[in-house]
Amino acid sequence: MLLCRDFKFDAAHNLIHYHGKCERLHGHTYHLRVTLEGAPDAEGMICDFAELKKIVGELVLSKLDHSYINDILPQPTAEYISMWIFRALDGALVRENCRLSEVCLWETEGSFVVCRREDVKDA
Ligand SMILES: Nc1nc2c(c(=O)[nH]1)N=C([C@H](O)[C@H](O)COP(=O)(O)OP(=O)(O)OP(=O)(O)O)CN2
Ligand SMILES: [Zn+2]
Repeated sequence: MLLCRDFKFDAAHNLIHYHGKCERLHGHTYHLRVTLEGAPDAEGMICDFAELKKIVGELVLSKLDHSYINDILPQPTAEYISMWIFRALDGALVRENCRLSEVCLWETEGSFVVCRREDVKDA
């Protein structure tokens, strides 16, 4: 079974080696979906939604929200940002009954990436 929770954060970035408007400094309201895979525990939960919110807040949103993402990632494409988020969350979401499955990141309303374990070599 899959369990998902959605989040939003605002951040600025500019793409390097990119010949188009996105080489200039600009911002997005990113939409993030964190998905866990597992089975309900004795209390009937894959993971408490409140606990997931706390972990994502501490490990991801506190660093990315209202940031200049190039300070963290030199080439902050949606692909690289989603890989960074997967790595940041993976260790904190290991449970007997579940683990991180995927990170989806929308940069604009219709443009998004999906990062899975196989996309992140050292996860
Ligand atoms: N594969 C990727 N392509 C692009 C990325 C990315 O992260 N991965 N990022 C950008 C830009 O940062 C930004 O997302 C702008 O993209 P664009 O599609 O041009 O934005 P809009 O949808 O707002 O375009 P309009 O045509 O102005 O509506 C670019 N590509
Ligand atoms: Zn952009």
